Amino acid sequence: MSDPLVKVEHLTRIFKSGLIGGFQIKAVDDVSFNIREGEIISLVGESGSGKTTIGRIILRLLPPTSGRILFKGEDIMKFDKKRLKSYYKQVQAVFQDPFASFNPVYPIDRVFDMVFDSFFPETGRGERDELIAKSLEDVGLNPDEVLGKYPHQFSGGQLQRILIARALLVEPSLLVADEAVSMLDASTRIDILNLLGEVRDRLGTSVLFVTHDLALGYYISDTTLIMYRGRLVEFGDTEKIFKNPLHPYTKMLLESVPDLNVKWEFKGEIRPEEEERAVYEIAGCNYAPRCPFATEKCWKVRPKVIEFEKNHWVACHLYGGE
Ligand SMILES: Nc1ncnc2c1ncn2[C@@H]1O[C@H](COP(=O)(O)OP(=O)(O)OP(=O)(O)O)[C@@H](O)[C@H]1O
Repeated sequence: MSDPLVKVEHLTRIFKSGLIGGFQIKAVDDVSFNIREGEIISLVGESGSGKTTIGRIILRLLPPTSGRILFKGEDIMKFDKKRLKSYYKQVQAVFQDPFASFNPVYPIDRVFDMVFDSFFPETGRGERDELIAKSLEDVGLNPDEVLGKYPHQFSGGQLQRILIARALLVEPSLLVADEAVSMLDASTRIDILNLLGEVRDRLGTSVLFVTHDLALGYYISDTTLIMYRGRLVEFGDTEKIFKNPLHPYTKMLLESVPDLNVKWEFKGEIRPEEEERAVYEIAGCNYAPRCPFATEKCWKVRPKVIEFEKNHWVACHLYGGE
């Protein structure tokens, strides 16, 4: 098997918080995984689990506290300015709020020209126009109906397509899509997910799809990573995780996917902030305070990651791994 495109090795990121940085949050805590070429991988977890932090470190928008990220075997933190520029030709991002990525006073065309100015300044107007038109067509948009117009003339879904078209201009090896469909309505969401799938099939682009929505992760990805409070609790083949969830947190997440036949009922789940913070100080499993199966060992000893079956890993004492 060929080497992975990206190797995330023992990644940890600590943020200082509170008065004069008195409290530390391990937003990402010893996380390791690979992204293979052409793979769509979902990073799933509730708010604050560390997903965006991992995406930002991969995009080199944030340094890790420890651990490293290898891209095609090279440590991305060691890239100099020139190498970093070529890295951004290969690694592109699409974020949650498409409106925030455009300057409302300029026509849409500007976001494409900025890509050319940064990466291919020598490309002339004629060739630029041809490439822009092709990449808009690739995402299902008619260039004549897009170019020359202003951001406010488009819907969120159309703007997100335009941003994907922009990312595709450089034919990236990896697209980091951080909550890229969260602000869209349900049918537009599926259109954009299908588009990401097509991009992978056509260009062989790997996609890191960051989401809090388990169902979207299932729909799009080959591999799923489940995060809880900075740690990977379960990961592997998407089908295996959804058909045979192992970790109590994954099971709880799957059970909490809303069912059309069930009405909402308050179950007293809102926890005080002190309790939230205390989670970061547990020596064992972060999930112990919420886990119905937690034993003394779960509070004291951090569970190791074990391969429960082929391509299906879990970090939970219920499955051994001493
Ligand atoms: N710059 C920062 N300074 C201090 N704490 C931070 C910073 N960025 C993130 N955090 C904290 O790190 C933890 C993980 O945040 P992160 O944004 O990575 O989570 P997430 O899973 O992406 O959440 P969401 O889905 O809400 O975006 C959170 O507790 C967050 O408050």
